[in-house]
Amino acid sequence: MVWISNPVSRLSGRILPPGDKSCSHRALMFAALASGRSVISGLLEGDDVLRTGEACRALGANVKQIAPYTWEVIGTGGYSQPDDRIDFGNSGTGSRLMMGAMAGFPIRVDLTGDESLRSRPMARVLDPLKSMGADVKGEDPDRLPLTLIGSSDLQAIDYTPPHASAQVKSAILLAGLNAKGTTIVREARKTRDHTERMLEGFGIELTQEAVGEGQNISIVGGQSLTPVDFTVPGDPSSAAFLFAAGMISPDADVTIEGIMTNPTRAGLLKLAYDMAELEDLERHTISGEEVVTVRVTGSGRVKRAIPGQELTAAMIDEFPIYAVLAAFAEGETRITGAEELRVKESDRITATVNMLRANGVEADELPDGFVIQGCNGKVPGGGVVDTMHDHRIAMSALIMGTASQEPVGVDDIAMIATSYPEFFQHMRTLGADIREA
Ligand SMILES: O=C(O)C1=C[C@@H](OP(=O)(O)O)[C@@H](O)[C@H](O)C1
Ligand SMILES: C=C(OP(=O)(O)O)C(=O)O
Repeated sequence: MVWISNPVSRLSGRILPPGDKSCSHRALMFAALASGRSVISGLLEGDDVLRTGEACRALGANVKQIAPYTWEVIGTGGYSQPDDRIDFGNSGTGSRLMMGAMAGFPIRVDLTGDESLRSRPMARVLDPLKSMGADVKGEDPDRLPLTLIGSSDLQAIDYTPPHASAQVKSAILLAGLNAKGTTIVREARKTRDHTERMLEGFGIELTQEAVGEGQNISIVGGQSLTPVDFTVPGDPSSAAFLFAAGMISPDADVTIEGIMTNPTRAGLLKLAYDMAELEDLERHTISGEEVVTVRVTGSGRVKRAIPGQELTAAMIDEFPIYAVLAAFAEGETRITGAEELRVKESDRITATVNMLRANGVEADELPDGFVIQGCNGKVPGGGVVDTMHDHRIAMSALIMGTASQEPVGVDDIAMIATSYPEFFQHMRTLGADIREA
């Protein structure tokens, strides 16, 4: 079913983006590991997170919604044998982190996901878990479906992940919680640090030592989590679609409230201040994270700004919408060092380049990035984008259509509900014209 985003002359309004997806997953998982009652407010109620909630329920926790966006979790202090196979849907974060968390319990769990998740690499998490003492059975040791066999006799590990991946780091730290000895993860470049921050919030002691642009994290096994009440800060990855829409609009007055500014996440927001008219209105703290309210005004002129390698991890999920901004800017944008984009919900290098090409923008793939020729405000549009069932490609294309010369279509919108179920409502509030063709 094709959906079309028609160009509009003005976008205005004030939006509170949904709760952060990474924090929402972790809040449920950690609360389920604690003994007792946690209340999570501002939870993202996207499909990815709801599946993590179902997985926690299957593993023995009592998980229920007690008000809109507010969930109660009664954890049992560990995970117990589920009756059925656990299906993580589209979610890399849910599946990979839960594998790590499950590995330290004597349970045997069949795991699967949707077609996209079944095509994503899992050995990056399973190999270190196996060397800690977990076992894995399956046709392909690098792909779901598979069976994870946990152990109450896990051994700590000292591990340097070969990829910049918060999911790998987190899975090992969560396994380390139930391993004998001190688990150390050495990151060459620091990735999003929600696991570290939130584990501390749940009463876990860990140490973080900065090493160059990276860090070493150590966690002593055998610690227990304490239940907490946690409010999820606003998702900078969802907010990026809103501020990008304001940045390319010919007449914008868009305010986005409560965007988490955690430096391991705010790569695109940091660049955006150099690319367009963004003004900070207010800052406060939610659950230990600073959040900012940002107002975007202007007439759609986007200046080119190229992220250094130090920002790659901090905007890894924002490259598709960043590519849209680069298409509206002037001159060439060349991105390298972002090979992880190839193993997301789609191959986001191919999907992003195809999205732009289908709409008259000159773009080329690189093995680890892309090159885009900016259109100086005049993106032709007029194409239908193959979203490759990727939520972030679908939202990026629809945002592009709000300010291109001709409408932009997408072949599918269903996946948007995995991370941002309120996207259409929020875009309509701002004045976008997105409809079924
Ligand atoms: O830990 C997390 O919450 C996430 C880590 C990132 O994945 P990688 O660890 O594969 O880079 C990111 O792309 C994903 O959306 C969420
Ligand atoms: C990569 C993403 O998520 P995940 O890895 O959790 O599927 C994303 O939301 O862009």
